[in-house]
Amino acid sequence: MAESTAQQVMDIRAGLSYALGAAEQAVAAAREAHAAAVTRRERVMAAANARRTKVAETLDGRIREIDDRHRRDLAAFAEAAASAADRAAPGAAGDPWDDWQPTPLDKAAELRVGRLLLPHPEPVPALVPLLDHGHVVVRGERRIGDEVVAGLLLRALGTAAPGALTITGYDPEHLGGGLARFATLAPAGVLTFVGPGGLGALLNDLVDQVRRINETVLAGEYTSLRELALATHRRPEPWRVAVLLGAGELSRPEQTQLQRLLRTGAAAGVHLIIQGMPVQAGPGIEFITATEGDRARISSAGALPVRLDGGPPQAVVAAACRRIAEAVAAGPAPVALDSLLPQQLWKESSATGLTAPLGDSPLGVPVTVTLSDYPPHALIAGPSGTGKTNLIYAWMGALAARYSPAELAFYLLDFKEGVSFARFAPGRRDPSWLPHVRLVGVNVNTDREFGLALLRFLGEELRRRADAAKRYEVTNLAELRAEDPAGSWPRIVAVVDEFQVLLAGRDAVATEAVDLLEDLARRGRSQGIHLILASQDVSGIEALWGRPALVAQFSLRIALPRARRILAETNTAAESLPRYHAVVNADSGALEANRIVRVPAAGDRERWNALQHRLWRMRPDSQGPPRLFDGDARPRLADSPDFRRLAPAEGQAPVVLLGETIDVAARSARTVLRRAPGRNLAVLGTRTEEACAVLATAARSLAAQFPPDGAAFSLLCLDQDARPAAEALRDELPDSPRMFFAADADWLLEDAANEAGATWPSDRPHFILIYAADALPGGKAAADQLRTILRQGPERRIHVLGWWRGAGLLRDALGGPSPRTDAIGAWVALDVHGSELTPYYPGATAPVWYPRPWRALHFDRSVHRGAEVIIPYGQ
Ligand SMILES: Nc1ncnc2c1ncn2[C@@H]1O[C@H](COP(=O)(O)OP(=O)(O)OP(=O)(O)O)[C@@H](O)[C@H]1O
Repeated sequence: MAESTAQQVMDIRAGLSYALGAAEQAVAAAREAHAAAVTRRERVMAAANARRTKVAETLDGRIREIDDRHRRDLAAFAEAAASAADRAAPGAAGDPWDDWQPTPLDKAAELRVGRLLLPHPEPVPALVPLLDHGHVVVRGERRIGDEVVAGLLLRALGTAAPGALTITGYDPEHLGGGLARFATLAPAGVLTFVGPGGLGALLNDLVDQVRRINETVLAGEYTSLRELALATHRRPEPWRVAVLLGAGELSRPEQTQLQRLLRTGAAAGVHLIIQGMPVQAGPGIEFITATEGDRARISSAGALPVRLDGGPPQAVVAAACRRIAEAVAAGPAPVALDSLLPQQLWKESSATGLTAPLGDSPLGVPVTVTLSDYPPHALIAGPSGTGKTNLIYAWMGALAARYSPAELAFYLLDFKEGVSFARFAPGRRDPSWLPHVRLVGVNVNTDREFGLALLRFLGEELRRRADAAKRYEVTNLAELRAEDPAGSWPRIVAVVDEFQVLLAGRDAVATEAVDLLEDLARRGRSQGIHLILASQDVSGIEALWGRPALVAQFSLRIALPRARRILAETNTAAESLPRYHAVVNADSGALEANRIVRVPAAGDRERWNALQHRLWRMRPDSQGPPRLFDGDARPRLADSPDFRRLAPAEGQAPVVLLGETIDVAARSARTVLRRAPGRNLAVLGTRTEEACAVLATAARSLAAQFPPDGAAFSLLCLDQDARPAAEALRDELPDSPRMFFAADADWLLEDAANEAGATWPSDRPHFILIYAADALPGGKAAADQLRTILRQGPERRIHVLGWWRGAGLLRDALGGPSPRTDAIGAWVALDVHGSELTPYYPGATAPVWYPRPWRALHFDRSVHRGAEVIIPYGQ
């Protein structure tokens, strides 16, 4: 038992030991597992932490990136918006008030009212479109709204040319007080106020304006004034801005008209700025909510907050308004000459007439003027400085651009002192000329003969055309051109500025001029010869009044401001014309035929030259420069066509040229020294320079007709003052002619007298030039010898070209108080009065002549009926 118990105890112990061992093992394993689990958990935790940090970092980076991009985008957007705004609102449209002044722009701009509040430092202006776009409605606080309206108005005024924008103010509550700061504009007509009851009438008037502009200005050709201005560079109508400041309830008709204007006004330049009136949103209407601080809004910027600018300072408004009012009072800015030019040059035919615009009507429509069978001729009048010359330039430019030189020829004469037509002829600085111009006469104030010469020339042309018409059995130019298409039949336009000078006085020149004018005016119409007579002086027009038949032909009348007596007696339209405007009347001045035209500036040399150069470059090769007659210039013998034609010719009587005749063709006055009694020449007067010039011309022209030794020249100089000229002539003549002075005068005279009385035939002509023949020394013997030479010489080809310093002194030389004068067949008188010339003139009359510088009277008894005025050739 004991053993078994012990066994049992041992077994139990063994069992317990085993169980303990197993339990310990289990505990160790459990501990291990626990430790592994703890490690794993720690690893997982660390990994989880690391991931979280990474995610957070990535997120931060991303957010930073987005922020940066956002900032960059915003900056770019703000910069772009700011620079777009600068472009959309340049100068006066957007400048800040402290640096603001009017800067008229070429086209309508948007107007700044404040700035957009963007989360970016770049300031972006808040702009609203008005002119050429739509209307502005201001809501919110009245006080702030007033400043907005004032700012808008000033900016709009400052971007338009003075007078190109007018304002009408309707302010029933404050009776115009809201616009009081613009009051300086009122006297100039730029601002008008409408009384409290006047809204209906104002809206009606604006609607009428819109209708009129649509019908007559846009006329179906353009959809808006903006489009018209873009296409034509003209803005014939002002922008009309109506400011309506509070009205309470509008009547039904007022509502209707307001809606019409909101819909259709902008295209016709009628714009509304409305404050304190209910207006529905609609296209082209900008709403401004005027509030303090950052809560203002403009509808085109959506929900973006806007800070409005303060109103313009009073000093800025006052200065700008004064400037604009002054400019408007001074008259509208000139229209450009280009507005008169056609799309294509030289495309018109003048067969039935000449039609060209002269400028724009007040409605902006071109006013055209026609010269044709009716009206055939024009009278232009305007006191000095009113733009008469400018109008002639503009008209000529418009015509010259439409008609080629084959269709139109100009003859221009200016009796004024001045050179207003000289620009059409080649000058020293500018070699171009207007290709249509065939003749330019300037500084002709004392040479009325030149006016006469032009009329004579036109009279000749009239005859030529009438003869051709008869040949072709037609009655007018259009028919003649149809029958003779190869002929050259341009319409001729002769312009005579200050024409009254030509008609002044009761002398032969005036009489002949009036007769010629009458004939040209009557018959020129059907032959395409048109006269334009201009005068600044009432007396000019009055010079014609005595000739009703003549005046009646000038049915086209053009009156510049304050021109009198040019239109019909009761037609006073010219008295109230603004500057640079004219009344054009194609019905002899009848009131109902008035058309007002605003004439472009054509006087500006640069603009004119641009046109002239274009036309000049297009001229046909055959079109030479015009003949320029300049009363102040001395013609040169070398330029004389007659002189250039002279050449040695066998068996022909020599021709003496004396000076330039006053005529269209620049002919030289001439006398033929035939072998016949009396073929001598006397130059009479005391003016040494001119006398020497005439003798030099005579000798040089003679020399040109002989081979070097074909003729003999002798010079006898008895006046010290003439000696340099005489010697210069001698040096120029061929074969070194002999020169005699007082001391050896007897040699020459004795020989020549012997030669004159001889019986043997002379082998060559001998021309004796005597300077101051009245100072002949040698008493009676020498005088007798000279008389013998004068009487008998020409038969033997000895001709005297002598200068006597007075008509009486020549008479003495010829033999006393009433000698025979037939030894002097031709003479040139300088400062000698007409009455002194009676003995050398046919009949008992004296030629009409009053001496003037560098002019002479020439008479050749063998060919002339009357004497002719000539201009000595100078060096
Ligand atoms: N339509 C116009 N637009 C702008 N300037 C003009 C216009 N017409 C005339 N002028 C300017 O006015 C001035 C006088 O013009 P213009 O010489 O044509 O006058 P006028 O009547 O011919 O004077 P006068 O007879 O004394 O020469 C010139 O300086 C000219 O440039």
